[in-house]
Amino acid sequence: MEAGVACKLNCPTWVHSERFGRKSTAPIAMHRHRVRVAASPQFPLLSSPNRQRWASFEVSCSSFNNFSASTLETGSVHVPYDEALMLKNKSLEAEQYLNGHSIYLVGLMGSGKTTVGKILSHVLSYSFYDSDALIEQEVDGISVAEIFKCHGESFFRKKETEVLQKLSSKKRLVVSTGGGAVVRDENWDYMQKKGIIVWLDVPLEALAQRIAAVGTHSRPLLHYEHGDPYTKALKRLSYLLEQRGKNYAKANARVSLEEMASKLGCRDVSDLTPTEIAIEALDQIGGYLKEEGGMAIAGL
Ligand SMILES: Nc1ncnc2c1ncn2[C@@H]1O[C@H](COP(=O)(O)OP(=O)(O)OP(=O)(O)O)[C@@H](O)[C@H]1O
Ligand SMILES: O=C(O)C1=C[C@@H](O)[C@@H](O)[C@H](O)C1
Repeated sequence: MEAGVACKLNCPTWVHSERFGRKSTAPIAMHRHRVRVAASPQFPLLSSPNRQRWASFEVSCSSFNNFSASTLETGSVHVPYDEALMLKNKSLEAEQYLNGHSIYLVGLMGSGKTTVGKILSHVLSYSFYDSDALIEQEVDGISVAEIFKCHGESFFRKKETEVLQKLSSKKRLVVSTGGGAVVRDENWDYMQKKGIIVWLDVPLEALAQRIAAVGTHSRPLLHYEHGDPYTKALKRLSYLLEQRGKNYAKANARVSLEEMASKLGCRDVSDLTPTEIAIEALDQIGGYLKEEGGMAIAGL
């Protein structure tokens, strides 16, 4: 099932669903002054110049059902109106060069693959898949943490590869991959078959903060560490980045939150909204396809 496309003006919350944890108004004031947009039929502007305007849309996470997609989870995303307009304009540009190719988001746990992926799938009218959720579905609905505990990591990795293989025959998907999907060469072959791979590169401290905010319970690789959730996450993520950094760097496009923050004049990467990150992802994908990747992708 395609990600929901209904887009309407709505209440001033910013991202809301069971899995989209953050609610904040801090970054928004800054963006109100930064973003310049044109009106579009999808996001008609309200007339009052003093009120912050919002757009909201429904997003769904798909599951396999005899190889056709069905909905696993739905949620709604609320974004500042200006950002929504900019995102829409960027996606219209992106559609010309994407030509239906899927987008695979890679990055360490907590890097925002699911949050940003759902926004991208909505705006491109692509289907959204979360590979961890698909694995859970295939293993009797038990959680990733339970799969690690009962069957071990290598069983999980095998399932991960099977899921990516299934997805690889499809176009027009946004896939949030597991943090370790980049380690196996065969996974790259599947992701690259009809897709573009985008690395969400988020500083370790920001990742540890995000993970500490929701707890380490659902992330089995963090269970090896001791200490408070922030320390556990920071330690294990530093180790994982050392191990996997070169794999992430093989992605076709990279979205660096540090570079974005410096370009946009933000003091902290936590000021960057998921919508801004989605816009940057579309920009980076465009850059890749227009320059060196265009020829390779045309041959897919
Ligand atoms: N730009 C952002 N700023 C602040 N918090 C964010 C941002 N993007 C995502 N988050 C929060 O970080 C947490 C992790 O996000 P998300 O689940 O999207 O990451 P992920 O890469 O899919 O993680 P995993 O690989 O572990 O499933 C969530 O609580 C989410 O709300
Ligand atoms: O970084 C990793 O290896 C993992 C990340 C999660 O998305 C899950 O895929 C699992 O917890 C392993």
